[in-house]
Amino acid sequence: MVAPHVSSPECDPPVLAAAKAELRRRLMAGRAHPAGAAHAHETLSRRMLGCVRDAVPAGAAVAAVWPLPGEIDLRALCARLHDHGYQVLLPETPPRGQPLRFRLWHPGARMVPGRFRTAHPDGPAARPDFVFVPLLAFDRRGFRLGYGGGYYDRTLADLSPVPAMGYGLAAQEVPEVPTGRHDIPLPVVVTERETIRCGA
Ligand SMILES: Nc1nc2c(c(=O)[nH]1)N(C=O)[C@@H](CNc1ccc(C(=O)N[C@@H](CCC(=O)O)C(=O)O)cc1)CN2
Ligand SMILES: Nc1ncnc2c1ncn2[C@@H]1O[C@H](COP(=O)(O)OP(=O)(O)OP(=O)(O)O)[C@@H](O)[C@H]1O
Repeated sequence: MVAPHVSSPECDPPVLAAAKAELRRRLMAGRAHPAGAAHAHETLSRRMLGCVRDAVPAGAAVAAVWPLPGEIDLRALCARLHDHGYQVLLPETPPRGQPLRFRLWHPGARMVPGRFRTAHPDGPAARPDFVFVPLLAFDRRGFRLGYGGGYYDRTLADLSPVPAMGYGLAAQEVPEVPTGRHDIPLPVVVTERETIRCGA
């Protein structure tokens, strides 16, 4: 049996885990959508469509997410991607410690409730050619903070070298996301204001 104060090399050390948890709390508490949010979301969604069209041809499989409460809602983007001939994939959330699985979505697809209040389509599993990565916070180096499942780090490590792009509102930028050995920086983060080539 492992003593409770000994963290496994799989996990972030306690000080780092606490710093991430604190930032997570702060960002979730401050997530009320200010005036102009609808316009910012629409602008972001259009920019995201442009990013996909620049990166992969129609027919490619693009992974998005189905919104959790308080998050940016990508449902209109999913419909637009479908209309432009892309295959739209959404993640199914497996037990902690496993990478996400992606399933094919189409407008009107039946959504099945999953872990942590997520929902996924009941379509066939598929491998994405391009992945949009949700985040609570990001920095200019491309590091992100999510809900703490470690799902995207594991998924991107698994799918590497798939093109991946973080997306969020400019207000979600922080000077420095606390990071550990498993955190993989994103090459690009798109906001309603700019497309940030990280580390560039
Ligand atoms: N829309 C969306 N879907 C997604 C993600 C995401 O960030 N956004 N994920 C990104 O990895 C995966 C799900 N990851 C998650 C990991 C942990 C928790 C979680 O611990 N939730 C807590 C409470 C969080 C809160 O306070 O709201 C819980 O449900 O108890 C939720 C989602 C896959 N699907
Ligand atoms: N590839 C990996 N292999 C092993 N452990 C990992 C891996 N990626 C992340 N972890 C561990 O998972 C835990 C959660 O990671 P982290 O806090 O970075 O999640 P997150 O990026 O906020 O969540 P998510 O990706 O689900 O939105 C940490 O203890 C981290 O060290």
